[in-house]
Amino acid sequence: MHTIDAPYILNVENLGKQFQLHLVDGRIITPFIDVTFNVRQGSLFMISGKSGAGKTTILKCIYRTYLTNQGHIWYDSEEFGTVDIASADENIISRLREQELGFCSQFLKVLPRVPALDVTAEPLIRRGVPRNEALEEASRWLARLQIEESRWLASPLTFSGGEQQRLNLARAFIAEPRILLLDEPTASLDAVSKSIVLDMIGEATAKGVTILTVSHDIAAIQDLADDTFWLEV
Ligand SMILES: Nc1ncnc2c1ncn2[C@@H]1O[C@H](COP(=O)(O)OP(=O)(O)OP(=O)(O)O)[C@@H](O)[C@H]1O
Repeated sequence: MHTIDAPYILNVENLGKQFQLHLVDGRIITPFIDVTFNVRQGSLFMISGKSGAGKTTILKCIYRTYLTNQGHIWYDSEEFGTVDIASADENIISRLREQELGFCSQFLKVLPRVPALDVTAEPLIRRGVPRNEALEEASRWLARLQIEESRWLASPLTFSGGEQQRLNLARAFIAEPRILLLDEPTASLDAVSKSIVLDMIGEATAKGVTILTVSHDIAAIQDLADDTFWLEV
């Protein structure tokens, strides 16, 4: 509970999201409406709720993978001051993703034939870190997450589910974003990997990184979490 006096960095206000199923019958699905919560800088903020309640959708709205239908996502950006992610210009969103916002999915999405080491280093290279330095840092994260060195030059598309998840985590943490969105960070991990990831989460928040996470592994995450938001169906 080290963040009790920290300022709010994210204010989600009356957020609502609908999906229209164009390929089915055009029907509208409304996972949630009027979601409001505030997140303190440097905290671990957990979003819980039943399967299908819209937890991942909230993370994707904050990363602006999805546009929202209602409400605001006020973010206190280092570069731009207060920004409403729900309505900000695409250029601002691209810049925030490059410099301040990170998203770690449960699923791997990479180009074929790019080695794991390069995939991991890419967020740093995009930010202008020299390639050699970025690759060195990437090798440190892959080693920490116990990805065998013999696999570093292979495409992560050949990795097992757990290896892919660890690579996603390496790629997310290497960038040290101000806000890190973690979707089920421990879902396919064994006990050793899980404890490494929980340590990484604790270290990042201690350095001031704000982490929002969705997890069904309530026992593991809730002990560390500063706040939990329960999304009702
Ligand atoms: N791109 C999409 N198009 C249509 N419906 C979607 C889309 N993404 C999510 N949904 C629907 O929105 C609802 C919420 O999905 P979401 O993945 O956010 O739930 P969740 O709470 O994270 O679930 P789980 O705990 O099972 O991962 C679900 O009914 C889902 O089918």
